[in-house]
Amino acid sequence: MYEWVKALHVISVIAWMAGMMYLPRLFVYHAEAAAGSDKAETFKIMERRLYRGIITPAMLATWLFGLWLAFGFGIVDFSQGWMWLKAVSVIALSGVHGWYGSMLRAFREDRNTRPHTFYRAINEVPFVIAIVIVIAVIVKPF
Ligand code: HEM
Repeated sequence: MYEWVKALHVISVIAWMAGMMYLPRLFVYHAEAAAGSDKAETFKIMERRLYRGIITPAMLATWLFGLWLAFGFGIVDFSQGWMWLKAVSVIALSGVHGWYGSMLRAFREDRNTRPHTFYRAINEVPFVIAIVIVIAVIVKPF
């Protein structure tokens, strides 16, 4: 059972991360499109479907299966440092998720004032956090 929950956890992580890496790309192109144009309205639909249909459900599933792994089987040792590095990192990743949600709302209401270069710059943030998490859980450096 533990292996099945872990497999579902990793599958959810893949969906969450895929969406978290794609959404800022949409913001880059959206920021370049004129507000009110057909292009901008299409980006609004794509962003909403990606966020509501994939990213948020995948995040909830990641948390559900992750907490199930952590507390459901009694085999995780909370005295190990990597566990806490992972905990801080997943909270940060969830914070970025919420931050992206606020950007999505700004675009939806035609309030975005940030240039496309800003969205290019933040594009890699979820990937950097994911690298830290994977090294923490696989290498368990401390
Ligand atoms: C959202 C909250 C999360 C919680 C509560 C959580 C919790 C856990 C727990 C308890 C394990 C089992 C550890 C073990 O068997 O040694 C695990 C495994 C794993 N987690 Fe998470 N996790 C979360 C999010 C994430 C994220 C965001 C990623 C990647 C970006 C991730 C990647 C992994 C991987 C790759 C494994 C398998 C490690 C192995 O088999 O050795 N987790 N997670």
